[in-house]
Amino acid sequence: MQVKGLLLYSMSYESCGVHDALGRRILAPLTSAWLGAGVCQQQLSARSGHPVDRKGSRMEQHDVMPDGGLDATEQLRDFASRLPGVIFQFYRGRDGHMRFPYLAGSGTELPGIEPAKLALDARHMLERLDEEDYPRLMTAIERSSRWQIPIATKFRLRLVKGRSRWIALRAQPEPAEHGVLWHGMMIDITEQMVEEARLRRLSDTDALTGLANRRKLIARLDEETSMSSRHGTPLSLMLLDIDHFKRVNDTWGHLQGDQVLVELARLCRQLLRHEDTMGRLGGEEFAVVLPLTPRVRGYPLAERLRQQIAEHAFSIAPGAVTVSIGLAEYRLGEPRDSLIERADASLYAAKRQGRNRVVT
Ligand SMILES: Nc1nc2c(ncn2[C@@H]2O[C@H](COP(=O)(O)OP(=O)(O)OP(=O)(O)O)[C@@H](O)[C@H]2O)c(=O)[nH]1
Repeated sequence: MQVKGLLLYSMSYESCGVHDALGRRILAPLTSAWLGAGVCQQQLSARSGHPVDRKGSRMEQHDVMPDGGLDATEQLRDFASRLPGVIFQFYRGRDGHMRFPYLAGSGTELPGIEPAKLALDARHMLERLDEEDYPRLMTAIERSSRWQIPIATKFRLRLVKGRSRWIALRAQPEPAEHGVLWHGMMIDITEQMVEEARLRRLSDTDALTGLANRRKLIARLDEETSMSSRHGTPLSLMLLDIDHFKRVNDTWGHLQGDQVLVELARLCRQLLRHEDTMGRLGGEEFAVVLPLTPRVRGYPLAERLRQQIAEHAFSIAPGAVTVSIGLAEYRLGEPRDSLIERADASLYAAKRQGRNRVVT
């Protein structure tokens, strides 16, 4: 994959008397944003098609610089081909046909997508978009076309062997003959997206057990209560607390106590469905959000968890670790905190009634 970095371009094109569409639409925004090579141009030469004006007429490659001549054109062509990203024109006709009349930059050498083909038909690239991202990009194009507003979006582009890269796209539309012409740029942001995902995972995860942390769990609960309110679907919340955990720590040591927390998380995850979310609220207290689960179905599940935990040895001894569980079913429209309070009251009741039990 060659779409690499962001096009760096700083142009004094105005001082060079540039007034063409490409200069105004692509180069002007870049001038304020990035510093670069200090090149000035009136029209870019293309390796895969040629820049077009709003009538779709090809722009010729001459009069590049007041004092430049063809050498400057060559320099500019070379410069454009080395850009660590892509600058482009994208055209959509009223009949819906889309194409890239102009593409330049190192990223145009996408394996399997020939720039010359894209100059005739943009579908060669669009059909490589990730399924989730395709409708989003089409909506962005439609909205930009209708309201003449810039496009700022990102999408995943599938490469050979199933690999895909994240691409950020910015483009400015202008009415053109029989359609709309965009002037824009694309840049590979895969590394940045991977790093963002890593940081998001870190901020959502309990470091010891790998479960969702309190923040993530509450966010998940908010999502599910809102889904439940909207669609009238059942939802249950389980609060689970290890009994006499202080004794476990005191008897087998804090490190062994940590190990119990890790093993308990693993054991529960094995017993829960993929759509259930288990989180560690803190200390030895856990919560499980059970979507599409009424209390009558949540109860046997909680009972099974309790039983399996009581039978598990936890590298200590079977029966050394037990849990108390409070279960509550969401009442349509009730605030999230009220659901938590009811589950907590059940948990407290389970503790009071002797521990190692489920109360709803
Ligand atoms: N090993 C370990 N212990 C923890 C951690 N977080 C909290 N604890 C311990 O968990 C214990 C909780 O004690 P209590 O709140 O008295 O509750 P309990 O002993 O479980 O008693 P009940 O909940 O009433 O059954 C304390 O000793 C804490 O030090 C942790 O991350 N690792």
